[in-house]
Amino acid sequence: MNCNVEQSRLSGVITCPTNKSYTHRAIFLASLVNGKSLIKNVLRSRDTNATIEICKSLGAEITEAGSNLKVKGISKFEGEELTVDASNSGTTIRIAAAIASLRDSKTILTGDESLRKRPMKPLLDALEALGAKCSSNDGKPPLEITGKIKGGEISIAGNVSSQFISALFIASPLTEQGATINISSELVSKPYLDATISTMKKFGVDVIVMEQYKKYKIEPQEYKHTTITIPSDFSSVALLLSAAVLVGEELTVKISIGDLAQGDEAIIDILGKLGVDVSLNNNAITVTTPEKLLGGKFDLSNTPDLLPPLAILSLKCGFPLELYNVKHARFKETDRIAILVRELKKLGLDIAEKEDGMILNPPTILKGADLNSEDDHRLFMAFCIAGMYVGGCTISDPESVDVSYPSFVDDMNHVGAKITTK
Ligand SMILES: O=C(O)C1=C[C@@H](OP(=O)(O)O)[C@@H](O)[C@H](O)C1
Ligand SMILES: C=C(OP(=O)(O)O)C(=O)O
Repeated sequence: MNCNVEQSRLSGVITCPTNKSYTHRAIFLASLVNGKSLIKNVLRSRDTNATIEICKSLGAEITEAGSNLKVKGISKFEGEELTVDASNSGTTIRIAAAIASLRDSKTILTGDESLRKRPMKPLLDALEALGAKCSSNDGKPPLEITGKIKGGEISIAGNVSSQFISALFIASPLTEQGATINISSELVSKPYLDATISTMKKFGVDVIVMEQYKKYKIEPQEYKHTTITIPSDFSSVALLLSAAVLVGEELTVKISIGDLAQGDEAIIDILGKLGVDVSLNNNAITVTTPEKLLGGKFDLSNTPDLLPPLAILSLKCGFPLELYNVKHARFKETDRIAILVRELKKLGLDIAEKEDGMILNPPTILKGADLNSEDDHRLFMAFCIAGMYVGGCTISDPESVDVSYPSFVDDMNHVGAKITTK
């Protein structure tokens, strides 16, 4: 499917959906508790539904109560050979693979076409070093994993995805010996590992930091039942604020924040550096935007999901915008660097692609175009917002938004967007 996007001006209030990363973590961790937990303000989306279904297959009992989930954890990690489907979700397959290695029978983990292209090898090697048997399609899903991991000391590279390390952390307390994990190269997406540690803490498990982002120790421990509330998702906030900057008139983004930190909160600081005045009052964010944004150089190593919303802001920049240190964006649902460069050029932008990012020069003439989002939710949303600024665009694959923000098109149209699906 495609949709048409015409020039639009947005005004009104949008409530941002809740956080995908914390929803995944809370469901997985609650599934590892010998007891009942309550997760409030859960994000329901294609990715988080995949996590729910996998946890149920592994033996957790999960029931819905409005926007909350009640989870009774897995009572035994035994049973028959199992096949599970992580759909489009990297977070799901990586954490589920580590949990599968706690079972003494085989688990086959697969996913959609995009997920079957995503790297898994560093995680599989680490699980083997801890005692599992793993096979894969040349380091990619489908995966076959047979446990049980016993624990021990291992090393894993940190430069492809932090999710491998989050996955190992989550499984480690339930091993016989616990684990000492050495991160052997520069860690990307660091705040997501911190998110894993803080969610584990909420479920009563301690991670010992021996050297931050380099060496951690996790003793054998039990997860404890709890109640946890999921905050708004700052990756989605970033997209909504990029819409506010490009096409907002009086647009307010409503959020809820708790005590669970998110790397993508950096969007507020970055917008400030671009010349946008951002205010937060009573959980409502509004922006005041200059005629032309300032441009600048931004290191996105810790915040790869900010790449699409920031790249489209170059449409309104008076100076070059350089986004760097984000090579790991090439290993997401798509190669986001290559596709952003290829598609945004169609709008008239002059962009230099770099191995680890891109330099977007200020536009001279912009024109509408047919943009292919390659079924990547964050690219679809970013291209839609760009389309509202430029006008006369079609964007492919609107159904991709189910992955993280199912009501995106409806929410946008509700505040004045001219997005029609055909
Ligand atoms: O652990 C998580 O919840 C995530 C970690 C990040 O991935 P990488 O660590 O692969 O960069 C991020 O891009 C992804 O959207 C969610
Ligand atoms: C990369 C993403 O998620 P995942 O790795 O879980 O597929 C994302 O949501 O942008």
